[in-house]
Amino acid sequence: MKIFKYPDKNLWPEILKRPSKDFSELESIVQEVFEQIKNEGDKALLNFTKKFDGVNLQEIEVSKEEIENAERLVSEQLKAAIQLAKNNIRKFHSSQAIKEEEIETIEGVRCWRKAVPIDKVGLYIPGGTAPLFSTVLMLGIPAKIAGCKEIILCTPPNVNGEIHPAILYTASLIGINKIYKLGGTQAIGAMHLGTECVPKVYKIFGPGNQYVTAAKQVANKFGTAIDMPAGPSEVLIVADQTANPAYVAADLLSQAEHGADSQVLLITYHEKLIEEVEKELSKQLEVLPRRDIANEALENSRTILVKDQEEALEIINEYAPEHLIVSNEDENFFVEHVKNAGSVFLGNYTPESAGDYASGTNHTLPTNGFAKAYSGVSLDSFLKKITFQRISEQGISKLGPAIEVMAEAEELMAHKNAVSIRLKDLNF
Ligand SMILES: NC(=O)c1ccc[n+]([C@@H]2O[C@H](COP(=O)([O-])OP(=O)(O)OC[C@H]3O[C@@H](n4cnc5c(N)ncnc54)[C@H](O)[C@@H]3O)[C@@H](O)[C@H]2O)c1
Ligand SMILES: N[C@H](CO)Cc1c[nH]c[nH+]1
Ligand SMILES: [Zn+2]
Repeated sequence: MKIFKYPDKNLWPEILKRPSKDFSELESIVQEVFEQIKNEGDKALLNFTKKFDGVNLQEIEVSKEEIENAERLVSEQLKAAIQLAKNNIRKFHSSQAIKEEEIETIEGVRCWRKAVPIDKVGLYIPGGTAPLFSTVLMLGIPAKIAGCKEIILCTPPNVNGEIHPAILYTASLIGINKIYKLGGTQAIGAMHLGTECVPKVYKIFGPGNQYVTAAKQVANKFGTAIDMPAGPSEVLIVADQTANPAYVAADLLSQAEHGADSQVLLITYHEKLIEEVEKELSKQLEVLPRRDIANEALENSRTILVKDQEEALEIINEYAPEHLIVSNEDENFFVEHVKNAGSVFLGNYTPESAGDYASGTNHTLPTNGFAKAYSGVSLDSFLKKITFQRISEQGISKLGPAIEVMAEAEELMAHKNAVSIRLKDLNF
């Protein structure tokens, strides 16, 4: 990790740059893929799967037999862990169902909102370099709680044209059976446009690499809703003398191993920690199976020595990390003042992996600075809120004159008349 000691504030933008590809380059690749899917449907999906995933698929949709077989291929130990995670994620997301009150804004004018599930949703489960079956829980559980009617799932096949059994098992466990062997841009294009085999959806969810994320952004530009840009994983750790260097290094590596384009940051005002963490990183890296990926990610990563926690906070809010870990004596300072972060992990015994798998919070989170404006996936992501209102005779007599004045001022006389006609009938 590159080390910066007390960098001048005008250097922050350069230091805090993400290692992402140029969006316009990605966008033109995506548009080409989408164009072919629009013209050739499933045929294009098969061609792109051959090109990008190196496999000649016979069928795009996963068969019933494949789903049934998967159950036998997952160990009882893993099934029990998935069940525990499922319970916690369900508990946390169910608690997000809040019924809003009906409000009387003025006498006779009643307004309320009703949450309605999005009928057709598409879930993307990453599988390029690791089979992220935990993402099935993170997206499928809130979709089910919300009551979405049609839930489809896309995930890339391996070179033998298979999907990892844990992905199939988890999907089936939560009642998702429409599964397609599609990854990357072609998966997002299929759910955005619809083909002979893959139904078009109203909203696309899920994390993925830069191709997946750019494809979701392009789909969004052309009319399909998305959860948020949830690209290459990142973590920022703010740590002082109370942090354990071995834990800090382990947490940094946990996100670095996701992909070469991941980025991890350590911010500290305790200079001694830097060397201790560096030592731990080298030690722990040695035994990691994905050390080459993690090593590359560490090249894009930074350690920044700052003067105090106020300066650390400024960097955090500027960077807007996907994950923020606080290993700091005065934890409350960050709890109170953090404005931009996807998900926050407090204390020495709260590894970020807990949120990735099993504590209950959602791991589909905004990256690349999008935490400045977006939240992570929650139950709300799968719902729309419709507003309702009912106005009584008394209500329109009270509200009507103000509407008439405003409509006239906007020079919209038909608007005014829709009120006047009623007020006249009421002899008002
Ligand atoms: N932000 C979040 O909430 C979150 C959560 C989990 C994972 N992630 C991220 O998801 C990503 C998973 O990435 P992955 O690659 O392992 O799996 P992936 O499923 O996202 O992507 C694999 C697909 O990428 C496509 N692809 C690969 N190289 C390509 C190229 N040169 N041109 C066009 N398409 C190409 C292929 O079609 C392949 O199927 C990681 O970056 C990880 O950090 C983010
Ligand atoms: N850390 C990822 C989100 O950036 C989620 C994940 C899934 N499995 C392991 N990790
Ligand atoms: Zn992770």
